[in-house]
Amino acid sequence: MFNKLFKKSKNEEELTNNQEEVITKKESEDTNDISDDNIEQSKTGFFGRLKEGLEKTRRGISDKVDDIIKSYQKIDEELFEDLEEVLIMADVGLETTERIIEDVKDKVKERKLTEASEIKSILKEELKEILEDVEGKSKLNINPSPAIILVVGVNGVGKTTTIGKLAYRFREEGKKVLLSAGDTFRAAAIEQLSEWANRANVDIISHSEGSDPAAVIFDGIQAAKARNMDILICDTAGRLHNKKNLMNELNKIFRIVGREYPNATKEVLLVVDATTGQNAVMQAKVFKEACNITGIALTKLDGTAKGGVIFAVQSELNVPVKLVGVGEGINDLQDFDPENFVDAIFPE
Ligand SMILES: Nc1nc2c(ncn2[C@@H]2O[C@H](COP(=O)(O)OP(=O)(O)OP(=O)(O)O)[C@@H](O)[C@H]2O)c(=O)[nH]1
Repeated sequence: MFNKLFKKSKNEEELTNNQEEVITKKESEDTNDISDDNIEQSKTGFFGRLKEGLEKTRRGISDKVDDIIKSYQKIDEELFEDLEEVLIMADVGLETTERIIEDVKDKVKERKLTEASEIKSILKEELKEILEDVEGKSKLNINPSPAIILVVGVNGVGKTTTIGKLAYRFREEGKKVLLSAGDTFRAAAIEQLSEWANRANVDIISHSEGSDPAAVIFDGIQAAKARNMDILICDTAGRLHNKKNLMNELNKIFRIVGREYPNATKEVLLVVDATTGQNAVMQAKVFKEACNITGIALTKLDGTAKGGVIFAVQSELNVPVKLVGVGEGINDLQDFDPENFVDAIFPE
C-alpha cells in the first residue's frame, strides 16, 4: 500500500521528509449509504430537500413574519420594530438587519404601500437582492480543468463532509477527482477523509499524522498532474489559534499551489457552520483577512433556526456563498441559489 510515486527534487524532498505517502485505491462499488441517498433524493428533489433542510429557519422567520402581519392591519413604525426583532433572532445580524429594514422602508414609501399584508413580498424581494448582490457570483471556480479546490475552515464545521460530498458529485458528473488530506493535525481527520474517498469512489493522497500539510498538498498536486485529474480537492488543518499562525500555515500551502500548479483554476472555499450563528461571520472575517477566500460553503443549515446567518455572511463579507449543506447524506450539498433559498424560507 505504501508507494513512492514520484522522483523528488531536493526542495521537494525536504517537504516530504520522513513522511510516508499513502495512496489508497478505492473499490469500485458504491456503498449502500449512497444508494439510499439516491433513492431519498429522487423522492424529494433538490428544492424539496432544501425546503426540508430550512424548516427550522422557515419557522423562525417566515412564520413569525406571518404572525406580525396578522397582528397589524396597517404598516407602521412598530411593525418595522417587530420585523427587526425577528431578523435579529434568526441571526441575520444587526448591521444586515438594519440595512434590510431601511431598504424595506424605502420600498414601502416609494410604492406608497399601507397594508401590512404587502410587507412579506417586499421583504422577500429585499432578501433576494441581498443574496444576489455579491461580486463573483455563486459558481465554483472549477473551469477550465485542471482545477484545485483548497478547503479551509476551523475543526468541526463540516470540512471533511463537504469535501466528500463534492468529490461524489464531481465523480458522478464524470470528472476525475483526487483528494489530498492536508489536515494532518489529527489522525482521525485523515481517516475520516479516507472514508469519504471510499464512499465517493475516488483516490486520496495522505501522509501520516503530524506531517507537514504543505507536503501533502505538494504530493497531491504531483499526483493530480501525473494522472491528469480534472479536480484536486485539498483538506487543510483547521486550527484557529491566532491569525498570524493561520496565515503562516495557509500561505505556505498557497505558495506551493502557486508554484507547482500555476495553470490550475483555483477555488479557496471557506466552510462555516450555520449552527454557530454570528460566530460563523466572525470566523469568515478572520479567514478573509488571512487568505483570499473565493467562496463560502455554509453547512448544517438543516440543524438550525439560525439560517438567517447567510444574509450576514453574504452582505458583511462580500464573498459569495457557493454551497449550502442541508444534511449529513452524500447528496445533501447543494449549489447555492439565492432565489430558491429565499423561496424555501418563504413558501407561497
Ligand atoms: N446536519 C448536518 N450535519 C453536517 C453537515 N455537514 C457536516 N455535518 C456533520 O458535522 C460533523 C462534523 O463534520 P466534519 O466534516 O467532520 O467536520 P470537519 O470540519 O472536517 O471537522 P474536523 O474533522 O474536526 O476537522 C459530522 O458529524 C458531519 O456529519 C450538514 O450540512 N448538515
